[in-house]
Amino acid sequence: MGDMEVTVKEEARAEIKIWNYVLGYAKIAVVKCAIELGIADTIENYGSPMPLSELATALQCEPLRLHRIMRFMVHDRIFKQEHINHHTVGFSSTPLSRLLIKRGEKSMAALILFVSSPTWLAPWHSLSARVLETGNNISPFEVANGKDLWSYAEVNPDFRELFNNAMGCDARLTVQATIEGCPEVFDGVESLVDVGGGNGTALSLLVKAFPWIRGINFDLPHVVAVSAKSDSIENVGGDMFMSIPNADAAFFMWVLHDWDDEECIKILKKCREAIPEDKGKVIIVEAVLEEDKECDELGAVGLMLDMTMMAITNKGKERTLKEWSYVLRQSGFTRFNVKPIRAVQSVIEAYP
Ligand SMILES: C[S@@+](CC[C@H](N)C(=O)[O-])C[C@H]1O[C@@H](n2cnc3c(N)ncnc32)[C@H](O)[C@@H]1O
Repeated sequence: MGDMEVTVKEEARAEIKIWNYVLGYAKIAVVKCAIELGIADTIENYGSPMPLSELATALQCEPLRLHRIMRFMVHDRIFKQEHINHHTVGFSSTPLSRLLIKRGEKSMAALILFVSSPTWLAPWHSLSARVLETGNNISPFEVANGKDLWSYAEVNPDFRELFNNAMGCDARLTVQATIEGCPEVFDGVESLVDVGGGNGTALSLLVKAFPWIRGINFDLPHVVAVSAKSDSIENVGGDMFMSIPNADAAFFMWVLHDWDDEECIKILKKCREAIPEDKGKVIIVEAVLEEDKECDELGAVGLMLDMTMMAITNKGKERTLKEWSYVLRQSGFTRFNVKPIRAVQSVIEAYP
């Protein structure tokens, strides 16, 4: 292929790519619309390819507008379109559409409703200001919403519910993957403190799968005040920078990425004080970024997560294996192993 031909192809690709940036917001808007209308739920419950007319009647939608939404989603392979007879086509579920069912076993709906909320989207407008400034003083989330994420959630119950539901929906899938992918991590663990455990979803699944574990759900006082109560789990309110309740092992899921290295080291040193010297350990469920290189689609998801940390938190970031190793060693954890369990998440098991 001549140089000229390569340039023409690259330019054509660039033009398509730029239009994807110009209109990329449409994808999340359509998926949000589909969740709010309950499209995936209705098509799944129908049980066979569902004609547009029946879908429109069931959802009480204007058929021509619904048709345009469905055309978009069929094109994006969220639903399949199949012939029912010579004249009629119907829509069927796919593994992707099942992730949008509101109460589905593998639902990601709450997470999508959360990240598409105006409060979560607003900070992205000041990402460039964030890159220009040198300090770590105020996050784009705070610039846009007047408070940092945790303080905002404390005084805005609707946002807090959206946030907790989103975390809970991800926790169900990630914990299931952890239980299936590396159950041996919980062998011999008699007590487990979930640090930043939120509404307790993760811990309740862990104690159900490993009934010998006594669980402590530890989070900020206003969070545990509304966490689920159960016989095998004690809810404890506090600040992980001050002290962490004693247990055989400390569990962190999507917590340490909210903080910079110095803060993570402070938290992990508090963990060292909370766990036994001999058999204690920490179990961290987080993304492990690929080292600097051209990454695939999965690696790109990790980088999007890293951008999210920059837009939302004060100092948070995603880490490569080298960066995790630094944070762990500085906190007194000298041995560790890593196991990927699900799309972007890995389990890091670390010992003093
Ligand atoms: C991203 S959420 C993760 C929740 C849960 N681990 C999950 O994955 O579903 C981070 C959690 O850290 C908690 N948190 C923030 N600052 C904290 C602190 N100083 N002490 C204890 N928990 C804190 C938040 O309230 C929140 O529940």
